[in-house]
This record gives sequence, C-alpha cells and structure tokens, in this order.
Amino acid sequence: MTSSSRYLLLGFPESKGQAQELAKLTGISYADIDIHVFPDGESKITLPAEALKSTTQIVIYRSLDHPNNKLLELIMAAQGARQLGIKKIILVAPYLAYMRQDIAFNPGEVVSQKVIGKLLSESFEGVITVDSHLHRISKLSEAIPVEYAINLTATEPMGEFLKQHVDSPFLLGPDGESRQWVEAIALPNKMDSSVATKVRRGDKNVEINLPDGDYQGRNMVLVDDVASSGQTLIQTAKQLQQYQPASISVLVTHALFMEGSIEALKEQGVINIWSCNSIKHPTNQVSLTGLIARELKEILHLTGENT
Ligand SMILES: O=P(O)(O)OC[C@H]1O[C@@H](O)[C@H](O)[C@@H]1O
Repeated sequence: MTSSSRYLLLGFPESKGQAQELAKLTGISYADIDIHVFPDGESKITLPAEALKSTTQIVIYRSLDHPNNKLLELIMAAQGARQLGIKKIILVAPYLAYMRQDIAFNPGEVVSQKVIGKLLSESFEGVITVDSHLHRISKLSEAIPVEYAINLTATEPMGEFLKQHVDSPFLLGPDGESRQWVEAIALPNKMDSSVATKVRRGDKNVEINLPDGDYQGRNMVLVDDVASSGQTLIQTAKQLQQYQPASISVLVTHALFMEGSIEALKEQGVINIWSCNSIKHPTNQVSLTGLIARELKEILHLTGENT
C-alpha cells in the first residue's frame, strides 16, 4: 500500500475538475460527493460509501464562494463521513468565506470569522486555503483552531504569470491590506510597485487615493486578494486613467466579480482581467493546484508518486 492510498479525496460537483487534478498531483484516489437539491431548497448529500470503507482519512475539496449553501453542505458531508467511521478530515478550500468580519465594527455585529472558524474546527482536523483575508490577526489558526491551519499565498505563481504576460509591469495595490501581496510579487521579481489608500463607505462605495507616481506610459497591474463588487478595482482604475498609463490590467487571487463588475472594469480602460483558479471563473489564468498539492503532500506525509 502506498502512503497516498491510505487517503481518499472527495470533490463536490461544481469543482470536480480541480479536485481531480489535485488528486492526480498528490497521488490520492478521488471519489465524488453527490448533491440533490429538493424543490424546497434542502440539499441531500450522498457520500461515496463503498470507497470510504477502505480508509479512515479523507480530504474534502470545496471553495466557499456562495458560502451559505456551500458551507452547510460541506459540514453535512464532513459530519456524514464521521458517522461512517472517518477519523481525520482535511478541508481544501482555496477560497474561504467569512474571514473578513474579524471584529464587531458596530455594537451587536456578529464576528462571523470566529463563528465560522469554530464551526470548521468542529468538523475538520486541518484547513488549507489561499490568501485568506486575515487583517487584524496574523495566523489562520487564530481564526480556525485546528491542527493544520494553512494559509498559502498565490504570489509566486502570480509573479511567474506576470513575468510571462506583461512587459515591465508596474504593480499597484488599491489599499493598505494589499501591500503584502503586491510586495511579495514585486520585490523578488524586481518590479516597480506602489500602494494606494482606500476609504470604504459602503458595500459598493469606496474612495481610492493614488500616491503620486510615474504611471504615464507604464503597463499597470492592479493586484489584490479578492474582487467582490469590484468597486475597489474599478475606482482604482478610474483614478489611474488620469495618468495615461500604456495599459491597465487586473490580477486577483479570488474572482468573485459580482454581476456587472467585469463590464465596469472594462469601461474604466482595463484591458486584461486575470485571476487564480480558487473560484471557477472565465478570468482564471493562474493555477493554484500545484501549490496546494505540495502543501497537502507535506502535511499528509505523502511520498512522490504521480507528481
Ligand atoms: O471592493 P470589492 O470588490 O467589493 O471588495 C474587495 C476588496 O475588499 C477588501 O476586503 C479586499 O481586500 C478587496 O480590496
């Protein structure tokens, strides 16, 4: 028996391709989780019962965009696996939801990061994610108290992608939080970079102030962890246009891109919109699967087969 055959990797229907690719790269066997949604909106989850008989340790792959539905189904799958005798469950969630509300900004606001972190820690021994929005805390384990709480960063594959696709890029982060990602790409690759400041006044109301810079004639790339309403990037591109750059592109880890945001970015002169494949989206260009596979193999102590 090889070390990886002791594990089974389970994927949900919407991300079967990515989960299968991860299984291939790690040498872990793959099996499907099926979902049937009843007319009243409840979900029936069916686990691969036969395949689960041969293991006590599993990996479940699911990104948590559309979090309310996906989280509940995920917890049901994990708890169902426990009932079938599974002892160790690692969650691979390249995009992890509910990490942004880490304090109560106003009295009575629920700190969702803590609630969801506790919920996940009750179902999983480990969580692997990418560029999680950790603002006032430095480690994922502070939000999700599990044995393995791993927050990878997409900056290395993003840097490689930019080197191949943009001539002498100038990276621009839209706010202070983005500095970590901008600098992690710019410094090792010797790219110019700068970081703007942002004031958020509402879900879709942000004000961006660009630092003075020599942006004219440059290939500007706006870099951020996530595009949700897209307003942060839209307003940044709008400010940037005044400097007459040669081009404006966008590169984010997580492509939520709510309705209308892609069109609005194009209206502000953005010519390329690129993202990593943490959330399936037409803008996906940078694969995170190799990065995640390396980490998964390390924490599961897998040897090198199929890699
Ligand atoms: O402006 P939208 O796209 O709605 O939200 C995404 C932004 O909000 C922040 O939390 C993220 O880091 C990103 O800068």
